[in-house]
Amino acid sequence: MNPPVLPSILLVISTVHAFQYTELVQYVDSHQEEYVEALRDWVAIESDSSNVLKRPDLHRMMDMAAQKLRLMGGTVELVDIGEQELPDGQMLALPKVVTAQFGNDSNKHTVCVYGHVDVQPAKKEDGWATDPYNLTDINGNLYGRGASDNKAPVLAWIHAVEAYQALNMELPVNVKFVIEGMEETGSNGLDAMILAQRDTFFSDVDYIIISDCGWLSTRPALTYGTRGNCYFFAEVEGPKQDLHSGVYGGTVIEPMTDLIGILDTLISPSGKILIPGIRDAVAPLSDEEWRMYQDIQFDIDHYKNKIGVNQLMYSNKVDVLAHMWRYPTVTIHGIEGAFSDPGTKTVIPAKVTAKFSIRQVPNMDPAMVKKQVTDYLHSVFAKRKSPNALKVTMVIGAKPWLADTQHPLYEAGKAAVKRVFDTDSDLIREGGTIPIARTFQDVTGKSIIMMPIGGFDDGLHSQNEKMSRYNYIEGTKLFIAYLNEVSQIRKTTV
Ligand SMILES: C[C@H](N)C(=O)N[C@@H](Cc1c[nH]cn1)C(=O)O
Repeated sequence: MNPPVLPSILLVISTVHAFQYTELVQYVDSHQEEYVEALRDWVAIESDSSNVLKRPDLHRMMDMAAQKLRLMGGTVELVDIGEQELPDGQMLALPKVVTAQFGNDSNKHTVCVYGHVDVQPAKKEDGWATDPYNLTDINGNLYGRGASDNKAPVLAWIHAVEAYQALNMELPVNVKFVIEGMEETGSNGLDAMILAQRDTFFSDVDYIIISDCGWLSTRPALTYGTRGNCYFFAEVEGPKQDLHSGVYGGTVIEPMTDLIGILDTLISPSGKILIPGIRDAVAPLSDEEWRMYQDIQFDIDHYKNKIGVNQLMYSNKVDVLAHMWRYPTVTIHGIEGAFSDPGTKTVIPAKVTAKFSIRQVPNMDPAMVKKQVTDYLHSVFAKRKSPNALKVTMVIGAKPWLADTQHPLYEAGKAAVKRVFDTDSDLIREGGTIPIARTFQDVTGKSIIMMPIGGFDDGLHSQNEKMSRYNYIEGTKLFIAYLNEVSQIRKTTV
């Protein structure tokens, strides 16, 4: 009797598949040093999007990302997204957005990988142990500004595609890239670009993948929610110039005193937001969420130790996770115009501008938050009967994002994690913001998955940011495996 045909075909396909994966992994392992060098080149560029003086570096960074994709044979464009208006009214060119496409097979899914190559500010004097723009390998950790947020993850995606190409293996899905240079300042100009290209570049995109966040512990994670962010400037202006505090102190109503006074009314010492109405919109914590948080492996003592504090706002796991991910919070970041250098300058600053932000969660609406904050600050300021002038502006209004974890993208993610790390994945949310996530979802109508490869202790935005070699290299393998898993999602699912 003839052997059954179908099972043997399946056997052949799965054998070839397993063999290909092994080859890809070997390729990645043997190209580690090149990957680290590529990261070194990218980290060396001070692509700080918040510093207008660094704008030429940011333009160079976008060119470099485009060139890398071009050399791989992608269809690459540097999309002009216009200018930004600076507080003094001057106009400054925004960094172009890099789009790229690999593969155009209508029988395959098309994924769009989003990432950013701008960074937060960093100076050695801030307390870095190494030069922030010189990637430094210490015990398998690659230290440098932007290493984890978000240069290594973007490179890992590029290297994943490159590995398939280098081994002459067909990409299992078409891969598109959108790489921007303004994420850290709210993704200016990107919303409009996505809207403008909805029916062109994005028309055949099935799924969007973002790897701009980190794991919660040493366990790999898949992220299904991010907080949004409303970022405010509150400016108090008084005398026409700075004044001697001995000569004028006691006669002048000081802008800084007004500013500190109103800032102190934003949040209580126990973390309660005092702005009327803000907490009303927040979706209540469901029993299901409570159970999910309860099951997540998270060690509070370890967390405290990592950040160097001996007490948190909350002492139980569910409260800590919920306040990290799904409740709003106010953070006061700094005061422009205030004396902050070493020494003892005795001045009354004439104009001071506080920078603070409120992380947004479902179902908060930035437009409503803007009104609530502006009205409230003006009302508390009015009670002071100060002759100084208060101006409140919202400079970023990014919405929160939440995914359906039942979507096959997440099943595919779990399978890829299992394959590469031989463990189950944590399903987590992210307290930070990916300003464009919600726009991608709303404008394209496509599903998004966030697949982080950053470590829980990478120190994003702070001193000594790093990406571990392990996460960078194994992350590249994860992306390779994920492309394969996504290709197996049934074509009808969006
Ligand atoms: C999560 C991501 N890596 C990140 O750090 N995003 C920034 C974006 C942002 C928000 N407001 C201004 N920029 C963040 O969460 O701070």
